[in-house]
Amino acid sequence: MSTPRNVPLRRALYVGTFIHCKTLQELDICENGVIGVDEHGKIAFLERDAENVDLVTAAHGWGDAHIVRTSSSQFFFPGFIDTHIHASQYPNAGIFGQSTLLDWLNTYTFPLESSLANVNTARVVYSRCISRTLSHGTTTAAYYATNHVDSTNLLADICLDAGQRAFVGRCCMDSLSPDFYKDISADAAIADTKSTIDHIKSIDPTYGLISPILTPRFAPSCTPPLLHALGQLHRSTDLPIQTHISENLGEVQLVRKLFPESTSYAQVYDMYGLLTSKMILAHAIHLSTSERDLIKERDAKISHCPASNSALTSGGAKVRWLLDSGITVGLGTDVSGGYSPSMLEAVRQASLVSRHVAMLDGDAAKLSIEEVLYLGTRGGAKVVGLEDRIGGFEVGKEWDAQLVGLALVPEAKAAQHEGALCAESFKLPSGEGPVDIFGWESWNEKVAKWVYNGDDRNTLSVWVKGRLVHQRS
Ligand SMILES: O=c1[nH]c(=O)c2nc[nH]c2[nH]1
Repeated sequence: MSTPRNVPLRRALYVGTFIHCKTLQELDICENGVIGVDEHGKIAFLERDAENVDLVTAAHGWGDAHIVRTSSSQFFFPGFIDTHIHASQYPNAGIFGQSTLLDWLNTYTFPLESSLANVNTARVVYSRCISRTLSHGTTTAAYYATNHVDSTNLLADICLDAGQRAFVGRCCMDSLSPDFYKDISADAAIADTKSTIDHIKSIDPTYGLISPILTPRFAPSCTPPLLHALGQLHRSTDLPIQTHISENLGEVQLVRKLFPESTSYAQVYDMYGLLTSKMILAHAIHLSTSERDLIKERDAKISHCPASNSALTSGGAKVRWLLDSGITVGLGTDVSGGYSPSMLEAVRQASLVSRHVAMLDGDAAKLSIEEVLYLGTRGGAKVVGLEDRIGGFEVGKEWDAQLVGLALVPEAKAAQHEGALCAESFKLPSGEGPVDIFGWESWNEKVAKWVYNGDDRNTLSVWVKGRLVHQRS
């Protein structure tokens, strides 16, 4: 259930517990809060310790506002920002066998992506992908489509219709790709990319919700003329860019062979004017120190994709090492190298992968719950250049949020007072989600339980720019 786009927004008051990331290390937990969201979907005011909601409503003159309240086991949390997802690969989520990147592309990925030349196929795939990511609390996504203009434009239409904030990229690939799925020339790739930019401009002229994003697939699938032309297009449009970097050792070797004049993979993108503050680099596992420093110097951003990096046995990205250098990092599901469209799963895997990295590099590599949640929200907002608009709950930001509900075990309280309970009362209620709360947990502990055990059953409602875009029935 969601609110259609043509229905004007009403002012709304969100009442109860709000949790968001204050810093990389700290959650801000606000019980008894009230957030007022105006008819443009922006946070107009935020009151802490509001014992009496009526007084708040009266003080702001918001008596007509719609009210949404949390119960004692629920909280509002910022929507997740998926900084790297291939919407076109969604039907393959979970299918990768024993493959690694380069054979995975040929065996699983190119055949599927090429099938989206058919707009009807694309409609089914993209509609389902967007419904599913919204149901997992993804309010913003940086999407790769395919190289087909019509179906890429359709992805933008569907995102706008569903109300999901999105960056939509037509995938550029004029080299080392199969004949059945390849741009015929650099000029054709640029012309088609411009068609998608024009289309998105026509459906969302201010890029208020949907923005085009330049998408060279990765250096091995782009000729120098295409990379050069994309660099020029970036300079003339100032549009963001997304690509892959240093995901797999075979890929790194291939880049060395294809671009012998470059000193590194990162330098290939730099040489063509693509390594800028608007570039999102996915994976970044096998970077040298000088590449890391170059990325930092250019203020390019990194999308860490832990589930995919494990699934395709690509490697363990050294996120602490990246963060310590001052690079901005967000998280990506990387469907379908990543097996799940859930950003909560990406958050969880970022924590677990950091523990594997710590087993090799030392304890400092471990990421805390606060840190992985930061990467999935505020970090992601910075990666996509929207840190002034989304990622946390502050006045002036847009209401991109999810209502998270945990299952409060009713018998836990009763047991303290009444002793033994009959076995009947321990039946699991249906539809409450897998995170059980016994009533003694602090909010930090409840959040940790959600991160390690939660799924989409815990995401009860989702809003983007104030509009309800998903509600669990
Ligand atoms: O994880 C990945 N998914 C892809 O589709 C891709 N293409 C190039 N490199 C890639 N890596």
